[in-house]
Amino acid sequence: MLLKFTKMHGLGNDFVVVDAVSRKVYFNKAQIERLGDRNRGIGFDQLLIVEPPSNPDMDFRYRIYNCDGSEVEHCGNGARCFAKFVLDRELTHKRVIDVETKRGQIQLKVQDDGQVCVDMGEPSFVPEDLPFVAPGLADLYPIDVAGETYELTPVSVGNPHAVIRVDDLNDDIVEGVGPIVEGHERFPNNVNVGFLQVLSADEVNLRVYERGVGETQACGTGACAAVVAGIKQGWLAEEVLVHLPGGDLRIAWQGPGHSIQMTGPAEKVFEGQIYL
Ligand SMILES: N[C@H](CCC[C@H](N)C(=O)O)C(=O)O
Repeated sequence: MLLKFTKMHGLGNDFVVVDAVSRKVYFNKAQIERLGDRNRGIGFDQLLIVEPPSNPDMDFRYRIYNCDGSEVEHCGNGARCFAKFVLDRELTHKRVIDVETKRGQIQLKVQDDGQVCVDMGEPSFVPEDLPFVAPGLADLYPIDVAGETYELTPVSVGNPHAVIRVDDLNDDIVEGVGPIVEGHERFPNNVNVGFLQVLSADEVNLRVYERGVGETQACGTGACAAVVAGIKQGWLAEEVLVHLPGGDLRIAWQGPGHSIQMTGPAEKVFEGQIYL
């Protein structure tokens, strides 16, 4: 089968995006892993498949797969690229787009400057919602990693995140601690691990070791999780500029009962085709 695709990225978090509206497409896990392989395939952090909605009140459905083939609930950078994709391909002319994902419904607003604002839904700090195995509710949860104890804030943004505040955002902690927490037995579905360095109440540095991928240049849901964790812990204000290795995202959250708002860019790199 000849597969047409568009290669895109959000701050260096890169995607292959496929139009399954015009023509139904199905991939098995092995095909996703091969397509995602940076040496033997196209290479991506996530595969995004754009489909017709199952709910007639929505405009689209989109499915998200990590490069290891696992299907996931939410992808912030991917949502922005999704919005650019459906407008570029004239699958819609709307600039406010309602989308079904595995985690539920999200709304995308394409701004005149090309930036996309995404209503990312409301976060949850309840361990069971990730899931995260914990003896009870707490503000911070200690976890042992290779003899060291780290304190994490568990956050569900539809997908699971563990946010760890650090003073020094170095490779040792991201590459040494990230993989162990990502696959830790207390996270039965694994977890995205965010390392948060607070610069001020409205500015942070963040690196994310993503579930099913490894460290990415940016993680939209990770930026949302880090900011709401920081607000919950009293470290951050309601609107925060998040510096990721691939660039900046602006995240806003007014607290419980409100959705998280994420604003950032989406870029198209090239269009291609490949025989599956
Ligand atoms: N690795 C994530 C999915 C992609 C999230 C990230 N690329 C984003 O922009 O939110 C997970 O397994 O939940």
